[in-house]
Amino acid sequence: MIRSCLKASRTFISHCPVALSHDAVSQPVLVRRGLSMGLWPFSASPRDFSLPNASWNAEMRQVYDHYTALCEVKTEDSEETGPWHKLPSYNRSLKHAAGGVYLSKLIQSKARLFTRNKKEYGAAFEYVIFMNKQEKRCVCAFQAGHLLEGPPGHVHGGAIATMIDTVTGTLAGYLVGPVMTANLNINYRSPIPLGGVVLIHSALDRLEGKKIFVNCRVTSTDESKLHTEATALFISVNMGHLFGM
Ligand SMILES: CCCCCCCC/C=C\CCCCCCCC(=O)SCCNC(=O)CCNC(=O)[C@H](O)C(C)(C)COP(=O)(O)OP(=O)(O)OC[C@H]1O[C@@H](n2cnc3c(N)ncnc32)[C@H](O)[C@@H]1OP(=O)(O)O
Repeated sequence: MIRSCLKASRTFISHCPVALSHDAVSQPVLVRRGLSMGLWPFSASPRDFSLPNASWNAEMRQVYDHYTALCEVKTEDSEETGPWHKLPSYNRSLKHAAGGVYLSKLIQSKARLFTRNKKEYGAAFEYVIFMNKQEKRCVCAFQAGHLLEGPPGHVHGGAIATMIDTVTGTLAGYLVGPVMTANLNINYRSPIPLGGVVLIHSALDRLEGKKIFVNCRVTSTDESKLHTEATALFISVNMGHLFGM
């Protein structure tokens, strides 16, 4: 399993050339028009937020175990593992984002990925994404913590949108490299209980030049109940797009 997860992270990282943890050890630095980044920007031990922790309930563990087992399946004709890979998940995507008029040193040093900005286990977004590159789809197990309340006892629609953006964006990024969300359409069909676990299924619809069309469904873990449906459009971008280059 460790080997397949390492392989998955390498594949993902190769699509996200500057993805890393904020704890990353400084390495030789490339400085180009205000954007500086480590040439090998990965920490030896970044915290992977998508591993099981004490806040995960039994349902979350069950889904994790189910898909982890699929990651370990060997194909018939080779020693390679099957098409499923668990993606690691860190709390920072860029270590140094020195460009940008509004980006102070303080903001740079404190910036964190929105869904991974709580150190407290179980308080907000607990999730793990499993990718199936062959089928161009992924599944995310999402356990919504107490800080994500919208309607009493249920998950905030913005938190659901955040997760849909994250999962569809991760799929698009995994398949084609850096992307930004251009359009997100969401239909909320039934509320998600706070503390509950849902599956977020996402699949590629089609590629049209720079445009990546992705669909998404949020369901109960047994898939009998539909909570949310969405479509998303991502546009491939150069990293320079984020720094006015
Ligand atoms: C760079 C990423 C780094 C990755 C690092 C990896 C770490 C991984 C870690 C963790 C994973 C977490 C994953 C989270 C994912 C979340 C992602 C977000 O939330 S992104 C924030 C919200 N989005 C914005 O702020 C965009 C703002 N908009 C823009 O920047 C531009 O408008 C942009 C890039 C979307 C398009 O700009 P143009 O100049 O590149 O492209 P044009 O020429 O305008 O459009 C290209 C084609 O797309 C159509 N298009 C553009 N926008 C459209 C729209 N809204 N609806 C329909 N079509 C649209 C156009 O009509 C055109 O189509 P025709 O080629 O002519 O057929």
